[in-house]
Amino acid sequence: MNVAILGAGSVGCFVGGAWAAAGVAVRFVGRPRIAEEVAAEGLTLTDFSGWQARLAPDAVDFGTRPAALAGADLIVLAVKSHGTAEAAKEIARHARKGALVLSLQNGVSNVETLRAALKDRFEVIQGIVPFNVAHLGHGRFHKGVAGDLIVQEHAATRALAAAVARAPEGAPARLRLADDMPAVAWGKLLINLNNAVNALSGRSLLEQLKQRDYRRVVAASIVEALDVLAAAGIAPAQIGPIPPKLLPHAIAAPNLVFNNLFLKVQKIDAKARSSMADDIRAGRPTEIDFLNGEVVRLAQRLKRKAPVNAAIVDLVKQAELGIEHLWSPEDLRAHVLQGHKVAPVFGY
Ligand SMILES: NC(=O)C1=CN([C@@H]2O[C@H](COP(=O)(O)OP(=O)(O)OC[C@H]3O[C@@H](n4cnc5c(N)ncnc54)[C@H](OP(=O)(O)O)[C@@H]3O)[C@@H](O)[C@H]2O)C=CC1
Ligand SMILES: CC(C)(CO)C(=O)C(=O)O
Repeated sequence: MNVAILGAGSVGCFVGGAWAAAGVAVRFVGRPRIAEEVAAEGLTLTDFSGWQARLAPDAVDFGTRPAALAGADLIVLAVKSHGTAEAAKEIARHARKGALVLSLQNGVSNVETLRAALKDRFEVIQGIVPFNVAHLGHGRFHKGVAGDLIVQEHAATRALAAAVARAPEGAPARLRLADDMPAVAWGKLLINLNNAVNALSGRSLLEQLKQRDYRRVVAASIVEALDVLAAAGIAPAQIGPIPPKLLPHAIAAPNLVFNNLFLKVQKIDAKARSSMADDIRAGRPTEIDFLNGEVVRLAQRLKRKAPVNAAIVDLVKQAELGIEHLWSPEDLRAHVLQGHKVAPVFGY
């Protein structure tokens, strides 16, 4: 199987690199700045456990033109959500009719955008990346959080999963197959409600998660999302060790419990930050409209309100403009939670 990664950045280089190290034929399509880095240094992939794989520059097939999609059987989309429509046009123009498109993006609406744009010419399936990847420069991509990819069950993903599982070099980008991807994607979106708080904190994931006031804000945004999802008849799947309904309570638990139980079970290393924190730091637009913004839009469609998520969307939009973008735990809790219906459960 020939795999093309369209949007070879943090996720694309790590996942595609680990698959290539496992013997899968992978072609990367990305921007010139990453192409130059990889041409000079190759790819070095590492993870929290000390695992490491190295691909020399001449072992990495990295192009910058979408015409490189032509030979692919499977196109893995790893651009940020605001790049999906443009990427879909490139797939439509250059890919072989019948190629399978797998979105590994966060959010729930990218597959809909792709399906609408690619109609019956391409089959589009979804996957999620439950771990963080940090781009450390010099062609190095680091997985800082434990977890396996979860992707739609399909003959092609079954074959890819088997190929990756056979080679220990691919272990950190192993695939688990699922047949309820919309529910899985909503389950992942609940976890991604932490992205914004992480970005607004300016801290690593580990340092942010150790602070209960930050977690209270995340917990309140999840409670609100769960309410809206229940009203819409959507049952999010469990991602990780905690069922969705218990997630807010686990997250808002006292530091003694959270820091000694959850943070010991879930491997998160000091390098991990949310992808939204990367965007804010790099001065790029974030995916806030596709995460907390998705909850706000669903609430509006149901003639309900989602004030906690709406407040977080506003803060991230301000941060995108460079306005007061770092919040202490206490200030964020006070600003977002004071006076809201869900707040008493979480300390206001
Ligand atoms: N990073 C992480 O830890 C995680 C990320 N995710 C999700 O994965 C997706 C990708 O995130 P991430 O890897 O962090 O993003 P990155 O920005 O690191 O990588 C995407 C890359 O694709 C490039 N790109 C955009 N459009 C095109 C195009 N049409 N052709 C070629 N290259 C293109 C971007 O360039 P440019 O910036 O110039 O547009 C960028 O270099 C997102 O939906 C994110 O939410 C999920 C879990 C973890
Ligand atoms: C893995 C996780 C949840 C880490 O925050 C993520 O999806 C992201 O950074 O976008």
